Amino acid sequence: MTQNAIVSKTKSGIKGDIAVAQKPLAAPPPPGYIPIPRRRVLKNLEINGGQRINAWVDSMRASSPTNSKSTSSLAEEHSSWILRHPSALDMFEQIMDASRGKQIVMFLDYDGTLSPIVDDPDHAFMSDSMRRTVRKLARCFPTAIVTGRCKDKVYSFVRLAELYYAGSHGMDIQGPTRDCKYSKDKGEPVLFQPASEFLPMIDEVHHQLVEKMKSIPGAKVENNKFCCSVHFRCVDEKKWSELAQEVRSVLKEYPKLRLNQGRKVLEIRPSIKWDKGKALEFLLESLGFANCNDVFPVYIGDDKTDEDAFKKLRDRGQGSGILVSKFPKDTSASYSLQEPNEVMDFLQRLVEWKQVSLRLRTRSRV
Ligand SMILES: O=P(O)(O)OC[C@H]1O[C@H](O[C@H]2O[C@H](CO)[C@@H](O)[C@H](O)[C@H]2O)[C@H](O)[C@@H](O)[C@@H]1O
Repeated sequence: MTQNAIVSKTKSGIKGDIAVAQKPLAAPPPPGYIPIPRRRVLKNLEINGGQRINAWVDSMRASSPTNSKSTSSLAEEHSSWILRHPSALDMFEQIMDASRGKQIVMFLDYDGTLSPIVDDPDHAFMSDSMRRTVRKLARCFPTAIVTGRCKDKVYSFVRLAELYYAGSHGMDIQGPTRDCKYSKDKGEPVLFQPASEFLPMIDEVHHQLVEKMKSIPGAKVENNKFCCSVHFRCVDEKKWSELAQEVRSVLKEYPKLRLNQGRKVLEIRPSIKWDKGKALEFLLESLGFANCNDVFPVYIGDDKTDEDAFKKLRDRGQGSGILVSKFPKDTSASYSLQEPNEVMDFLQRLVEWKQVSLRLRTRSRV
């Protein structure tokens, strides 16, 4: 399917939000692309070219805090945070009350949400019990995986054809490939790739980063198709500054790319106005819930990039954002869960809640 055909499957709005950085690209941009304002590009150039390595390393440290605070002040901080972001398990009934009369749509991040964080990104497997739970969930509600990973890679971990997948931070969206009662596209599945012209650039950058990282023990470069990850989880902290400099030396040649940070990972991606929040909006539209009040999206994620989706829910005044974290973090999510096991418990309760409400509805009809 061509991208135009893909785009024509969507209704109004979404494609007008897509933007590319700075000058027009060599190939003419697809219809609907809007250049990013100059101010934002300058900011990217500063990050790529300025004297900011120390800031990079500080921020790499901040994303993996080693706590110097006392146990009592940590406990205090945690209890005040949990008051503001209570456990989604404790608040289950309230969340369900808020969803009454609305269609719940589920959005799930992968790493740190469905699978525990591990040292080797190629071994971030999801448990069979989590897979069974997500399969049951998808029978009850439209369900999407929204991840920074390459779509095919995350599919190889999840292996459920009845789900929507938004890989590369939402830049590679595909609808269910198996018949699914929630899929609006009975013929071809939804497919949307707003950054397709960046593919050769990302490939090039990936190769360069692989070369550069050869001198840094423990560093790992992952090609996520429309973006690229440089992992430093297994790199000695003394080498972080060198790693950051190497990444910067590559990035400074590519002003159309920008850098984000996740959990012990630097993520390089196209400077287009597209993120997990936009992907959430696109998927809601594909499911027929554009400008709709009777939908209740639930987004569960653990990382900085999930914040775009949490913000989107806040802006729409709809649904619930749930942050997976054991530690207090700045977040736009309303609720929290501590780890993937709690995510599984929450999803299981959703399935049971749905089954009970279906039974009650059938009984009341008889
Ligand atoms: O959006 P996500 O699904 O959360 O993807 C973000 C990054 O996730 C993966 O890295 C993270 O998980 C790894 C495996 O547990 C871990 O080793 C790494 O330190 C984490 O950052 C993935 O490998 C990255 O490509 C994604 O960008």
